[in-house]
Amino acid sequence: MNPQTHDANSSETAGTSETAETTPTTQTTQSPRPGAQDINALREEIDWLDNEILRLVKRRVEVSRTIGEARMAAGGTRIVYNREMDVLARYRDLGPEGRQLAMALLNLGRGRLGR
Ligand SMILES: C=C(O[C@@H]1C=C(C(=O)O)C=C[C@H]1O)C(=O)O
Repeated sequence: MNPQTHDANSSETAGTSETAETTPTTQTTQSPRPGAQDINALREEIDWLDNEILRLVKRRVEVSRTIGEARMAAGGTRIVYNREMDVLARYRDLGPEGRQLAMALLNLGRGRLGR
């Protein structure tokens, strides 16, 4: 059977050696083994990504502080909980570390007021 046309509901060849040989089940779990050149290129990508993340985090802090200052100047609250719940939900995919990341972003936006 051609795995590209495999019907997930079909069990006609399930468990046969043909299925074991043609279905790429191990490839998705095997870790790739990049060579030294690949590692250099991947490290360059990480450096670039960190730069971008830092740039975006700094912009986020700026925007968040601008909103907070405007709201407080108008007599509003420092924190808007339902908005913060939405931010936490966005990072839920990442598990406990996602929550820490979201909390760090929220705290950065509060600046000294949040400490
Ligand atoms: C930026 C705002 O102010 C605060 C900061 C938030 C944030 O950094 O995401 C979210 C809610 C508010 O507590 C806002 O109200 O949108």
